[in-house]
Amino acid sequence: MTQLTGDYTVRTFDIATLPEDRTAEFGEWFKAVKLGFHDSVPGDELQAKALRNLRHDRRILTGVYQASAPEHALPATMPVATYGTFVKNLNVGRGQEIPAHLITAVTVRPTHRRKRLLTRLMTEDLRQARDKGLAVAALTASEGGIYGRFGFGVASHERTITVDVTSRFALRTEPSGSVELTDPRNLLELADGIFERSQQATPGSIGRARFYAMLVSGLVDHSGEESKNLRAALHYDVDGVPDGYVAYRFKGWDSEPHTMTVVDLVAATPDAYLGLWRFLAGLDLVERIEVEEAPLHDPLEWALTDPRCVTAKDPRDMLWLRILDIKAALEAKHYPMDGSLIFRVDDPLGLTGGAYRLVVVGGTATVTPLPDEETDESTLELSLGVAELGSVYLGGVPASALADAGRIHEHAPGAVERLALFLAPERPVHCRSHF
Ligand SMILES: CC(=O)SCCNC(=O)CCNC(=O)[C@H](O)C(C)(C)COP(=O)(O)OP(=O)(O)OC[C@H]1O[C@@H](n2cnc3c(N)ncnc32)[C@H](O)[C@@H]1OP(=O)(O)O
Repeated sequence: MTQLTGDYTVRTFDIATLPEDRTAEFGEWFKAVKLGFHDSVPGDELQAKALRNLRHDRRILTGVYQASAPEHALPATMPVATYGTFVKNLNVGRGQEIPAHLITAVTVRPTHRRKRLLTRLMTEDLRQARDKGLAVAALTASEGGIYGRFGFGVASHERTITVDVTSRFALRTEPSGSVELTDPRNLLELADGIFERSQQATPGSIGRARFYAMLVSGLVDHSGEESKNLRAALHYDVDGVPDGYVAYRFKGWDSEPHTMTVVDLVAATPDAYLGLWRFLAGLDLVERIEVEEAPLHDPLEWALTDPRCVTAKDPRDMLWLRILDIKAALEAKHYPMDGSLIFRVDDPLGLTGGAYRLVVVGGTATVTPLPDEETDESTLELSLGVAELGSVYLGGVPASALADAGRIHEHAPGAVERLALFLAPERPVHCRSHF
């Protein structure tokens, strides 16, 4: 994958085609990831489950290895740095989906940190992804200070909510359709299809890793064990077709008030969403529902007669986007209005920066790179960094907030507002897939 030199070698493997006699290599790579995130050492069974899931996602795994390790140190077969990628579709608004380069499992061993291993892996990987024709890269970040330097910007947020489902809870209107309990194992077959329908209606949504189908069917929990106390329900539309599901578990009789935790709730339609909430609120012996990965703009609040049943906490960044090809990324979107904008993007990694003219006719954009001699302060209407473009690309982050923070520079009056109007999504941006 990269030309790391000196004491290190780099091995990249396509996990989907990794021969059985090299699965031990995967095991060492997986242990290194667990080490990096301070998780327990994975046993054989967990490794086998992870291998199956990652094969399904067709992940490309990279490890950085030392030539040798001193006696009693971790063996040289275990990488000192890990890096994983796979490709899933991203909804960029108005039902348009493009393949996104997803980056995950980034770790550097504590004894090897700050030697630029991540920098070298990521710089090379982003360049290769761009050369393969991928217009955007995405990740979810363990810490906020790591990825801005590589041109990633925060593009979506999430929050945790608790919902009071005592007698205060009442919906303003009755959603259509019905809800039935199901064996969670049925979600192994149904979850992906329902998610894909919800993704088509949700700007910012990213296709799901295999892990989610395993999670909601109870085959694994977050520690990799089989889940014994998971329950599930399906929402059926008026024609009897499943169009939403919720997987949930009871927090225990010690929880005060008695609380049910939503593991995953996916709905392809607003009726399915509210129908599943009506079902959850009707669970006997339960006074509160908790959802960890809830949208910032939740229709539930607006559907309740008392919106204060919903208490939100811990709003946080979720999806980080890195534009790899400005022309391809902007031309992939459909636009709510016609017009034009001349802007410059500064890209510290030199992948896609420069000046461009965006012209939208009939909702379709043409983006033309402009030669330097044609662009100066008098012709440019706007300038911004590639991380800032990643933040505003989906329309989930206000361009005016970035301008007020001194991160987008307006050279012609109204240009920031025009950028925001061009990129505005048809519905609130929300990514409910961690990876
Ligand atoms: C997509 C994901 O997988 S998110 C998960 C990321 N991984 C983790 O959080 C696991 C624990 N942390 C680690 O494994 C490592 O510390 C990593 C991967 C975050 C960084 O790896 P390193 O090889 O040490 O990074 P590298 O040496 O290339 O640092 C590059 C720059 O980023 C900075 N940097 C690195 N990590 C951080 C951080 N956590 N916070 C702020 N700045 C950071 C470095 O100071 C350096 O800055 P400089 O260019 O100004 O000198």
